[in-house]
Amino acid sequence: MSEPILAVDHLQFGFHDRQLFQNVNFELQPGSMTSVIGPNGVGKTTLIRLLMNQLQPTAGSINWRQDPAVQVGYVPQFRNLDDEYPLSIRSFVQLSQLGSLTPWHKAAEKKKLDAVLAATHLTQLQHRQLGMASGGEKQKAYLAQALIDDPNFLILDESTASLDVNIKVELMDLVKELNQTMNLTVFFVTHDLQLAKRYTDQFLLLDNKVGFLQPIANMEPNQMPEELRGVVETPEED
Ligand SMILES: Nc1ncnc2c1ncn2[C@@H]1O[C@H](COP(=O)(O)OP(=O)(O)OP(=O)(O)O)[C@@H](O)[C@H]1O
Repeated sequence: MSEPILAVDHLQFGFHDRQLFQNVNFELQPGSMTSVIGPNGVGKTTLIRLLMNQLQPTAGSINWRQDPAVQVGYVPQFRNLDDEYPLSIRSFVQLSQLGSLTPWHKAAEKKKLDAVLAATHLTQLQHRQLGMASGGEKQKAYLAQALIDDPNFLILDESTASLDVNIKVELMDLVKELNQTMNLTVFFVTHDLQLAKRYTDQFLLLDNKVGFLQPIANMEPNQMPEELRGVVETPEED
């Protein structure tokens, strides 16, 4: 085993006097794919905000690997954009680069943008107005935007929720491809156990007290804490 890309030790957090979780412990290996499972309101998005240093733990620690440094990319939950949204897919993907564009960076930035559009299979569609793109294409554009700064750790925060099943699979196939070709570590928050089983190696189970990793092969609805049964979608038999 190599040095973990992320180590979370006895993490505890609550808002005001309300404790969300108190004993979250896990280590992620570089290149691993992990799903994060837990009932609504347990604190999955809050855990992500803690990981991204937007909140401070009440106790415990979050340690990112220092060398090589970890660069985090974030893909939000799918939200439909207005048909009138004017930017092309290419311009949208490039948004986070715009502030840093200087003449002597332009060629490299353009090359990077072309590479990300190719990696996310958006090259042919890059000039389409994003508002007119399909749900899957829009979500791929969010993924591409998250990849533009060369992350080695990708957080998908319910990014497949409210997409059609075919589009979920297409998106996750793409994420798996990036995981394999770029050794991207993937942290995938989802309620969809079937998708979790199909694409991730292990899952972080968050309940009201603890969080711990388990191999995905062990995931069975009847092994879930009682409050999770019926909350997460039950996988269908293959
Ligand atoms: N800034 C805040 N102040 C107080 N409470 C908050 C704040 N942000 C979130 N909460 C509460 O903390 C709890 C955890 O929220 P969070 O969004 O992390 O849950 P989640 O597991 O991601 O839920 P879901 O599966 O529904 O997306 C919720 O009860 C939420 O209302």
